[in-house]
Amino acid sequence: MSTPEKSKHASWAYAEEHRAPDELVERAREVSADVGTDPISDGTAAALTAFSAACGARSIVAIGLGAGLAGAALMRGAAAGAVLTGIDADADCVSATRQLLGSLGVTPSRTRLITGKAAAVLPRLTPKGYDLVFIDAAGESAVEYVTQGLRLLHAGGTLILNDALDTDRVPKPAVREASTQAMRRVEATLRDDDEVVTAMFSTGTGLLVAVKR
Ligand SMILES: C[S@@+](CC[C@H](N)C(=O)[O-])C[C@H]1O[C@@H](n2cnc3c(N)ncnc32)[C@H](O)[C@@H]1O
Repeated sequence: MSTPEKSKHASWAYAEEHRAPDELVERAREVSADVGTDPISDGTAAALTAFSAACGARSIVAIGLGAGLAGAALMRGAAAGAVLTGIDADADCVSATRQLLGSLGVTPSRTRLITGKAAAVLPRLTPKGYDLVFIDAAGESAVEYVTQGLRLLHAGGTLILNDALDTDRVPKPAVREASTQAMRRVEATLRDDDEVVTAMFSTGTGLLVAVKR
């Protein structure tokens, strides 16, 4: 008989494979290896498409593009004519994302892809100008990016922080890595903030979702 831990892991793995095989996702994985970034999981991609559709997102910010899988997943669920503002410090990632979005049929007029460090770019974006902010470059900077992300959202907007469980380290009290501590701080801060409604999902390596009241 399987242990509860094994059953739980099997359920997580089953949920990750919920979506049918997808050519775009496969291509994004190959390009991710080429540009040297870790792509989001299949379950995370599916969740992003569903969240984007649920909020009828028309204006989206994605921080940390990699090969563009999250951007593509968000745009798949977004409202017709939605615009994606994407930020990545690496020009190769910006270029890979542009190509992936192009193959999805997202025209250049619907993207604003910026090569630069998030800390420098985020303060220049319009406050309360966006429906959805996705963060996937946080690490130790999680608190700063989440603060900026909430500034960019209008009331009712959705913030999604990827890797919110810091590759399964957040639940282990003995782990005191800077990135793990940062994710714990963000979770506690958002949970205690009356201005947002939050939920933590174990999808992928953890998705922390906060909806601004
Ligand atoms: C884990 S990858 C993102 C994966 C991607 N979201 C996807 O859909 O598969 C992290 C990305 O963040 C970018 N990055 C790291 N530090 C950054 C920073 N300070 N500002 C902007 N981008 C950064 C990296 O270049 C990399 O492309």
